[in-house]
Amino acid sequence: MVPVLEMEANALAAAPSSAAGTAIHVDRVTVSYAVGKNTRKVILDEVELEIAAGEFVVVLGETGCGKSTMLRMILGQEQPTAGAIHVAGKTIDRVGASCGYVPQKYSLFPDRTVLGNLMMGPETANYHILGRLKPSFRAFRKAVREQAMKQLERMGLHATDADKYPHQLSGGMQQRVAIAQALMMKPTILLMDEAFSALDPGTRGSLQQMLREIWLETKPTVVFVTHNTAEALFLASRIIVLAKQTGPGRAGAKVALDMRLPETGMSLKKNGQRFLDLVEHIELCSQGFEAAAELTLNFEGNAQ
Ligand SMILES: Nc1ncnc2c1ncn2[C@@H]1O[C@H](COP(=O)(O)OP(=O)(O)OP(=O)(O)O)[C@@H](O)[C@H]1O
Repeated sequence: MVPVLEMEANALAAAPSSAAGTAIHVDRVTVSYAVGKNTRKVILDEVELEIAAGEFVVVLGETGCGKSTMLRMILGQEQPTAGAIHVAGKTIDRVGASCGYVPQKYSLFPDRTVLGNLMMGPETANYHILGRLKPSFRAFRKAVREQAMKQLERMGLHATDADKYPHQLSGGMQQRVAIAQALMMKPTILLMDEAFSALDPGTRGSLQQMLREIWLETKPTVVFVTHNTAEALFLASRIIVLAKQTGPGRAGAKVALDMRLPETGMSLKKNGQRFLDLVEHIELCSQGFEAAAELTLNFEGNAQ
């Protein structure tokens, strides 16, 4: 793996260290799929990655390099062909409750109101159908309802939105509800797969801002997949670039760049040329694993 790109010393100091505890360990993970009778297509090749609790990791990489596959494995929806995924020290072999998940769209139940969508997770996790006849269910429901209304407010939605159905909401509102739905389960890890990609630039910007505020307030571990380098630089405390190996006889993607960033979030407005240099560097790194190693060394040299 390419060494961590060192930015300004204070930026590195601000990044969460592994002393906080490892939240996710992608432990030499290989994923391959059968193609025809005797061949397999390697997607990820012995990917090794440790994510500390409280980091905001953004995963970038060209289309098809295995970003969503990695997220699905952390969620427990898919198993590696070789290697293992450990979350909070436990090997993941099924979908667990420790991860909240927000996909690009269509994650809400269309036949439930916003409030129904938010309450469903905690209700299902704590009470099966017969258990709901117990007197304690009423008090539980009241508490969950209050919590759901607070989450809605935190996401910038109005109390009157609680009774609306998903089809009555804009795409941006639906994604706010989807984030609130994930947070209702109080996950220690939040996984987001192109969660803002279907939104217009203005809505996307306000959701990015909101997500940063939530992260700074409560510091969950976030793994966020995107194609958008500017979004990554604004959100991430650490950027991981996956890139396909291009050398002869090689296959699958590896971590081509592993870079810590200041927690203040970077933007063109704030960081000017430094931001543009990083965008160019990250985009070049995503084009091929072997070239990325050399590029990163050159970039570090230039950055001194
Ligand atoms: N069940 C499967 N069977 C065969 N191939 C699969 C399967 N799931 C994923 N793939 C392949 O694995 C590769 C990686 O897919 P993945 O969705 O993880 O990529 P990605 O980096 O998230 O791409 P994008 O940015 O376009 O969403 C793709 O070539 C995809 O076709």
